[in-house]
Amino acid sequence: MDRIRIVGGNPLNGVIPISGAKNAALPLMIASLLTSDTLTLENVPHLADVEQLLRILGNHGVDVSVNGRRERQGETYSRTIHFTCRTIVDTTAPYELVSKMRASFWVIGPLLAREGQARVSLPGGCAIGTRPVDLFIDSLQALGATMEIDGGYINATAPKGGLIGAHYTFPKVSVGATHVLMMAATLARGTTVIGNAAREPEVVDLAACLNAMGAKISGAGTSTITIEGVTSLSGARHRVLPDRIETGTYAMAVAMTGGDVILEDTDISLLENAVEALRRSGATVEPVERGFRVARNGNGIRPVDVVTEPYPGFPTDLQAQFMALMTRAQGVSHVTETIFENRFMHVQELARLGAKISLSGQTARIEGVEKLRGAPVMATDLRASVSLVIAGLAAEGETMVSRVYHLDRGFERLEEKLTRCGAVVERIRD
Ligand SMILES: CC(=O)N[C@H]1[C@@H](OP(=O)(O)OP(=O)(O)OC[C@H]2O[C@@H](n3ccc(=O)[nH]c3=O)[C@H](O)[C@@H]2O)O[C@H](CO)[C@@H](O)[C@@H]1O
Ligand SMILES: C=C(OP(=O)(O)O)C(=O)O
Repeated sequence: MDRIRIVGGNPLNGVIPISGAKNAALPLMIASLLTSDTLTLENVPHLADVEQLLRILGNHGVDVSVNGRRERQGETYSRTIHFTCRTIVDTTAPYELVSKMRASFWVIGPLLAREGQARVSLPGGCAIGTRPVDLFIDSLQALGATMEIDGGYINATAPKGGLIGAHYTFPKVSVGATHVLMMAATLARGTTVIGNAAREPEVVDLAACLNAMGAKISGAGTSTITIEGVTSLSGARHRVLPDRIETGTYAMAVAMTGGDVILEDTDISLLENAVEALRRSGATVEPVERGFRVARNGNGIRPVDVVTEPYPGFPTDLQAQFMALMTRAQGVSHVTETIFENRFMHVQELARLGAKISLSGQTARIEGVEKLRGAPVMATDLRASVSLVIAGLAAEGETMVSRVYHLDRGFERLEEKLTRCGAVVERIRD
């Protein structure tokens, strides 16, 4: 298993190109199941999760062709991929595939809408929480589907003649369930109105792509989404939006180490809440052409309290990274996690580097320390692992991060991007 070795202490200076968003690319790829025409996605990041989803889609009959010419994007390479699903050859998503990546459960929406049936393995929990699927079950039932649990699988069946549009209000905001209901409703008979919908930029991106495919969706980005069902969808070409979590992660790394970096091919408006928290911590964040600049001079890091919330609130996917930043603040800060019940696995690893963090329920109290010291640490999940990288970049001496496969799920060419800005980071292939 690969490890990442970091020797901390260098400020970051230069340009970091931001990749396409993992969390937009995954539902967009799944949308290819809704049409027999070709869906072309540009700016698809090269990540373990994307590769895994390509295998899963292949199992359902999606023919994938990756452009031989890779699209150069600054120093990174994102790909243009064509997806064609002439016919769905298998409506079962087996445990072996779904258990490797939660978002693969989302195929349930398109399979049900296009084929009238799906048998999809329940995904199970993960390191950050239990991650139930009750909202998917309830909302698809609202469109007339029969949903039965059998042997660890959900057997979903649409009524004769297909899904039927309905009004459904989520009792709790869910990004994944909003994606799935929106996809399923595109091919339902009549109009669907989704209340308390997730407002994340990735939902807006999916709606834009579905509309380019001929869907009739309005209101994405607000909490009420209206979908007028159509009889079929066609192919389209769509560019995956920039990864706001990758953007915020590098912005926090710069705020942590000091230095001056341009984050390129991204958009500050995708993460206003996190940018506000960074500014309050003392970092300079300003828009520039094609992205934004983050800088911090010799002045220290100010403590800032944050509470994670659905978009447009502070993202849970940046919670661990922000906590890493706060470990060196000049004072006490609090980070409260309201989305996932167990998203504090990084706390004990940050403590190994000398951080002073205590937990009380869903709130972490972080007492900033003057220095962190390098140590061996273990990645526990995707965002927790990158928080250890951020801390390692500012720690004295060597930090060795093991279980790097978590990092590879969501950060394209991390070592390369950081090294080009002056960091000492290398991958050790074991
Ligand atoms: C691949 C992807 O895009 N993943 C993101 C997506 O995950 P994902 O879509 O899985 O997260 P959700 O928005 O669904 O989860 C929000 C909350 O709703 C709960 N819930 C969800 C579904 C359900 O049926 N019942 C239920 O109770 C979850 O346990 C959680 O407490 O949004 C999360 C919240 O922004 C992000 O952290 C993940 O990075
Ligand atoms: C939690 C994440 O992903 P997933 O929903 O696939 O676990 C994430 O991207 O931070």
